[in-house]
Amino acid sequence: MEKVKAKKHLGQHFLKDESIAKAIADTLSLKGYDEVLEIGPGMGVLTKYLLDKPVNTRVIEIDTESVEYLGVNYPKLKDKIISEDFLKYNINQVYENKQFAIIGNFPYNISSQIVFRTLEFRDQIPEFSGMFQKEVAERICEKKGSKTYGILSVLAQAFYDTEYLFTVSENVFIPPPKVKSGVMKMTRKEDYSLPCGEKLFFTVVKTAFQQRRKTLRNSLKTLNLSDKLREDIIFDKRPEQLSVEEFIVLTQKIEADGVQS
Ligand SMILES: C[S@@+](CC[C@H](N)C(=O)[O-])C[C@H]1O[C@@H](n2cnc3c(N)ncnc32)[C@H](O)[C@@H]1O
Repeated sequence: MEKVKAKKHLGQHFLKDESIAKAIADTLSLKGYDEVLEIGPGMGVLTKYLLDKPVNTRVIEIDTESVEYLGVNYPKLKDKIISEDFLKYNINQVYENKQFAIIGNFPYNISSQIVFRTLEFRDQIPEFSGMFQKEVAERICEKKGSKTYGILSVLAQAFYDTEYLFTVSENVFIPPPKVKSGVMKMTRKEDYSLPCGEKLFFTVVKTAFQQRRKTLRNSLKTLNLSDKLREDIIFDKRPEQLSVEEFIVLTQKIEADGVQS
């Protein structure tokens, strides 16, 4: 069968360097789960290495041409190809109450949404690793004080330990993307329950970073905080100056002030 033609609107940049595909597959610890879901397998360059591992590998792919290609070229994937949009698919159709890892050379146009969806299903996802646009991979792993530290960093790191692993040149893809790529890994924390209201925590983080140059006293005005609470020195800070733990403390203070969500 002919190779799949790259479709820009699906973020298709096919990896041609086998050693990088293998290195990405090897980022998985294979501990605490025996199921792996690859998002966006394309023509299967990474899938091939996953199929060698002692886990049950499934793939989810939006592009029907790629799905057809995989079906013809990877008999081992029989009945394990989910021909769906990862962002819309209810993964419990396959993984009800099961633990599984996510891996991929992810489509860059929906990278943040992939991370947010993973956070939504975090009770079932102990490990997540793969390739993003370099900036996004860095952002997920960034600590406070950096310009790229933001919503994605705080929310991912509230539940996962994140690690930037290595950078990948644009020349190892067909067609080459305009930017470099980065491989990162997230490992769910042993205790990943939040000691504050989760909905409020998400609201506080998102609202604070929407106006990242302002102090929290100004950016969090819309949460109708009491004047007394607003005198707290934590509100003198800007969001990039707060660690994940400090965002949790901030949420606890807001909760104690009577704001529910
Ligand atoms: C960067 S390419 C990587 C392809 C292949 N894994 C490789 O390394 O060569 C991203 C893949 O994600 C697929 N994709 C894009 N959006 C998707 C979605 N919402 N759900 C599932 N797959 C998607 C694309 O069709 C494409 O195959």
